Order: sequence, then structure tokens, then C-alpha cells
Amino acid sequence: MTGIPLIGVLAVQGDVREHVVALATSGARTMTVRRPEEVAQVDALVIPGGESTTMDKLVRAFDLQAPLRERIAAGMPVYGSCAGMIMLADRIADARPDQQTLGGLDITVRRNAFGRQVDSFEEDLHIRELGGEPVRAVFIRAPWVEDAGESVKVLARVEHGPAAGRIVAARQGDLLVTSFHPEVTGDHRVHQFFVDIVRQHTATAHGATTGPAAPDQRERS
Ligand SMILES: NC(=O)CC[C@H](N)C(=O)O
Repeated sequence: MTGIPLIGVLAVQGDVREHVVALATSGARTMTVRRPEEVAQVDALVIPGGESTTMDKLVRAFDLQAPLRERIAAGMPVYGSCAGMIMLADRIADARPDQQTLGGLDITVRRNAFGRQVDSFEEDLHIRELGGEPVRAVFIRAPWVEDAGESVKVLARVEHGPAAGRIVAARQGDLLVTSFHPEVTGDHRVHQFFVDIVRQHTATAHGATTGPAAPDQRERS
């Protein structure tokens, strides 16, 4: 009815290609976004993992900050993974001096929160919205959500170890964030979940607000 959504992947820095593949196998069209005029062309955006301080500098150097902030404020769906989560946070607990974010999500994130000695680790997370099977979450110098406002829905918390209880996936409206990297595991349920958010957003924006949301047509495995 509303066609196949076109989802951009912010491509100034980070693991862009893996997200393009994950989105393409989840029923979206994709394009990379690195120019201001490309921001206007997409229905939604993914901000990949990478290094948030570098990403912030490049976003500003490429004149992307203002157009991205405008579209986020106007309700564009965005999914941010790891550094992308930091970019979508309204507040950073331990920002580098002069580090800025795009903002939009009423959360405070802590960068490299799990400590230097645990640079990366993996854990199975149970995320109700993604069905019964746990999600293998890969954390790479990951942030966590230190605190979240009332309109933020927590989707996942660390389940084991010293960081148990820390928030690592959340949603506010059509903004979705994960501390971990679902694009590297071959399990694309997080991307499918985001594509569904984008589909519903687009359907609503086109005036299909009466009646229940269109049922998901795709087969899931
Ligand atoms: N894998 C990642 O995206 C790491 C994030 C990085 N530690 C940062 O602060 O931006």
C-alpha cells in the first residue's frame, strides 16, 4: 500500500555496509547518506556503530547536523546502534569536551560504560518485542543507558554479571536504540522490528490512521 520504505544509513563513519545488508534483507530499500540533500530523500535512517566523537565531528563538518536534527524533530524514524545510540541521546554522561549529539531520545548514555577491560562481550538478551528466541547481543566498547525519561520504553537490560539491570535497548516513539550490534550476527530481527516501525510510521503519515495497523505481510523465520 505504501510501497517499500527507503531507509538511509548514515555513512560518515562506522559499520555502514552491515546495516545496508541487514536492512535489504528485512524488506527495505536502502541508500547511504552523507550529504545534506540526501537527508531529505529517505523515509528513515540508521546510525551505525563506530566512534561517536568522530561521527559527531564529521556530521558537523559535512553540514549534516542541522538537517538531521530537523528531521528527527519532525518525527523521522531513526535506529541508532552503539555510537548511533550515543548520537540519538539527549545527554552524554561523560562526553568529550565539545562533543555534541543529534539528540531526540530522552536518555543519558554513558560511553564505554562496561569498562576498558571488557572491550567486547556477548550475551543472550530476551526482548519481548522480538519474540521468544533470545537475541545474541554483541557489545563492542558499548555505552549503556544511564537513565531514561518517562516516555522512553525499555526494551532490554543486561541479564547477567556486574552490569545486570543496565538498559541496553530502548524506544521512544519512532526512535530505537541498542547498545549492541545486531548487524554482525546474521539475526536481523532488530532491523525487521525497525522496518515495521518505519512502515507503520509511513502508513500513519499517509492518513491511514483509522482501524488497526496493517498486519505484517512478511513471513518470519
Ligand atoms: N562500537 C561502538 O559504536 C563503540 C562506541 C564508542 N565507544 C563511542 O563512544 O562512540
